Amino acid sequence: MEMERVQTIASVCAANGAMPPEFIRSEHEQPGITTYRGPAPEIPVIDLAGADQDQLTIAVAEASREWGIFQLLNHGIPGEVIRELQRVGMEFFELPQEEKEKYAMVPGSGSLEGYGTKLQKELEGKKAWVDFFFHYVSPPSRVNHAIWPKKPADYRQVNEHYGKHLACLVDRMLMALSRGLGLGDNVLKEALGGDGLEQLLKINYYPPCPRPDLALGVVAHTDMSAITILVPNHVPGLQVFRDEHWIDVNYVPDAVIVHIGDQIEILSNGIYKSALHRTTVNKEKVRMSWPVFCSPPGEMVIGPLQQLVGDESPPKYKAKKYKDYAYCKLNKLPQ
Ligand SMILES: O=C(O)CCC(=O)C(=O)O
Ligand SMILES: [Fe+2]
Repeated sequence: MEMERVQTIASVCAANGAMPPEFIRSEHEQPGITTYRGPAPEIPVIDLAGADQDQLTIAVAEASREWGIFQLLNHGIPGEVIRELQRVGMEFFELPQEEKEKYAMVPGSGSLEGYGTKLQKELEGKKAWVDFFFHYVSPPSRVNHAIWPKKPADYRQVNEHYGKHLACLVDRMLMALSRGLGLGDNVLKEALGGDGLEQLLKINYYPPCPRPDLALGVVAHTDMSAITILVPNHVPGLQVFRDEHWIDVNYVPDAVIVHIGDQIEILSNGIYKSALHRTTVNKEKVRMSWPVFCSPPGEMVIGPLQQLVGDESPPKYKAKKYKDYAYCKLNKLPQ
């Protein structure tokens, strides 16, 4: 069965100006109605330049307790490496449709990887205004280069380069988060499988949309990962649910966005929060984003860290294998 890509639908819409009804959200989801218009607080922006380990720990831990999402400046990933990541991803999505379809995900194959249009069944059967590409970046045993785009020719080299820089940043974040819980530097990382931690890259491609007030890109969710590091392009669209309002995340040039995912919320027994977020789309511009979901191996059992539970703080979450957690989340079953 030929899958209709949002990118293809969008090019038809651009010609005739019409909005396909299957993308029109009910009112309680429409961004035109539900986006907060008042003076909204900005999500924390943490500048790592000149910050010593203690300052970093305090800032990261506070942002993760209060928000579960923050932006990072001077994060150590060179600007050139990020621009290259963006360039090769953009060039892939600009390839002819038949070329992209060579990488199409096979629904029901058990593999998450490849080019696709919709992963989750959504409430009310509405469609999400986004196409995407998924592939693992690390560890080497998880990486299947056969599914990585072969065009542009330097896609692989650029993404491997980015992955190496990213791994350093993830290590720094996990260390700060671990210290922020009063634990040893390596406790969180070890609980997530150490160097077995898996990095899954997703490229989101949100084409221009005739009625961005009515549609959503990615619907409201928390990431099931441990931590997600996201590179956006310059088009805003990410929103976070805060104090009962959907608020826009500003575009901060050169920043990367860090999401606390469900697994760190669980390990921290709820001290750190996995932020509820969604994305809106744009009338004229293509929005893109490059989240890397960092997750434990599927066999790893994740539950509240024993150092954090006691008589006064009973466990708030069940311990279970990450693959079972993921199965329940993807199939909308109770955890
Ligand atoms: O595009 C974004 O900024 C966020 C995308 C997202 O939340 C996701 O793919 O999980
Ligand atoms: Fe997300």
